[in-house]
Amino acid sequence: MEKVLTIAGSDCSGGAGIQADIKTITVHKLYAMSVITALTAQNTTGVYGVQDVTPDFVAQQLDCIFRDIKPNAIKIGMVSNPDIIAVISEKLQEYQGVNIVLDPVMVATSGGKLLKDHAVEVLAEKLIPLAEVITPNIPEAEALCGFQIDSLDDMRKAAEKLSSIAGKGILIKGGHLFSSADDLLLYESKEYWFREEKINNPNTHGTGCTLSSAIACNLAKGHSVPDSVLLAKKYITGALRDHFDVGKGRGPLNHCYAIR
Ligand SMILES: Nc1ncnc2c1ncn2[C@@H]1O[C@H](COP(=O)(O)OP(=O)(O)OP(=O)(O)O)[C@@H](O)[C@H]1O
Ligand SMILES: Cc1ncc(COP(=O)(O)O)c(N)n1
Repeated sequence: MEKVLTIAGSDCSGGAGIQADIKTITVHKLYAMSVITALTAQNTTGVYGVQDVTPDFVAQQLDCIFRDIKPNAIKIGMVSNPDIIAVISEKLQEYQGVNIVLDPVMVATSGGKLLKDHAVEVLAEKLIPLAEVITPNIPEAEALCGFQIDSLDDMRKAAEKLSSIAGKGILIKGGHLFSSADDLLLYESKEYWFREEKINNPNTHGTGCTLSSAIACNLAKGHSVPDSVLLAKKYITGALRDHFDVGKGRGPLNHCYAIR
């Protein structure tokens, strides 16, 4: 069985972060491992507290995993601060991590900050170049590119700009901006559009985490990058169509839809 590692923050309410990733990996029938970068106290209504793990302890978790069980793919989510980013970058290079999918998580759906402002540059310098695919949403792509994205053409320009710092693939997710939910992958200088109609569902907590970990699962199974994104897009669209409704705010996805 292929093994997938998620390096991310914990969401105690189970909708995003490590918990969403482990659910996704398990539903893909793969073996899930986790390195926790931060504990968050959050639910569907907001993020009420963040407790970062020390960089040394992040390093210790990575050492334990790589010295024992080598992951076939790695998903990176919330990394919180520059020191944590630096240690993840060092360890992934030391252990030659493969099939890295980086979701540059900055702000939660509910509005809470999950990455320190001054950490964006460090993320761009130390982690983005290591990734097989990065998966920014529109606001994250804007923060990384330094210009506003209002159209499909702007998404294209952003992907091209990011290709100068990214290792390989750039997937810009259109979920935040348009009446449609079109995502653009730029991979090996080729454009791939993944088009879906926007589902009328306010419960999108954890969609980014789920999409990126599903991509990592598909890479671990040996699919190409474009095929991995296509399959992950189908998974997220199915989960959104299920219209699961849990909690008082922006609710999470129902991963069990895929195993009914
Ligand atoms: N209402 C929707 N209908 C269909 N697909 C959607 C909808 N909202 C988001 N998506 C899709 O879900 C995936 C995640 O996109 P989104 O832009 O929401 O990322 P994100 O902001 O990182 O997610 P999160 O809400 O976890 O922060 C993308 O494939 C996007 O197109
Ligand atoms: C620990 C953690 N990681 C990531 C997210 C982003 O997910 P969302 O934007 O759907 O809230 C989150 N809320 N919490």
